[in-house]
Amino acid sequence: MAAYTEEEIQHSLRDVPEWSRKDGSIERTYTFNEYLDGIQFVNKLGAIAEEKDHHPYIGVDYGKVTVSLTSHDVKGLSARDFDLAQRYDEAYTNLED
Ligand SMILES: C[C@H](O)[C@H](O)[C@H]1CNC2=NC(N)=NC(=O)C2=N1
Repeated sequence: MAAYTEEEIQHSLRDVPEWSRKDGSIERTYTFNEYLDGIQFVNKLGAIAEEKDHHPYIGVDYGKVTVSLTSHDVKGLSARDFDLAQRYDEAYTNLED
């Protein structure tokens, strides 16, 4: 899978408006009322990463989980990053279920 062009990146970012471009990555911080709620969410992110065979950088702070996505194999952003970003946003939206 090839790295996305600038045009493809700009187009794909519209589908994940909460995510920001950070150099060769995209990033989003999810917020939580409790530290352990964030940790539980990290476990979900990990399970989805294994399912998709695409793995994020994850940073955990009090009430915050920051996710950064890039495609190491193509040294840039690819469809896999944007697919995973959408899955993660869905998982966050559905947390109450
Ligand atoms: C063999 C396996 O598909 C690769 O090593 C995968 C695993 N997860 C990965 N995750 C990310 N973010 N980038 C990769 O290039 C990558 N490669």
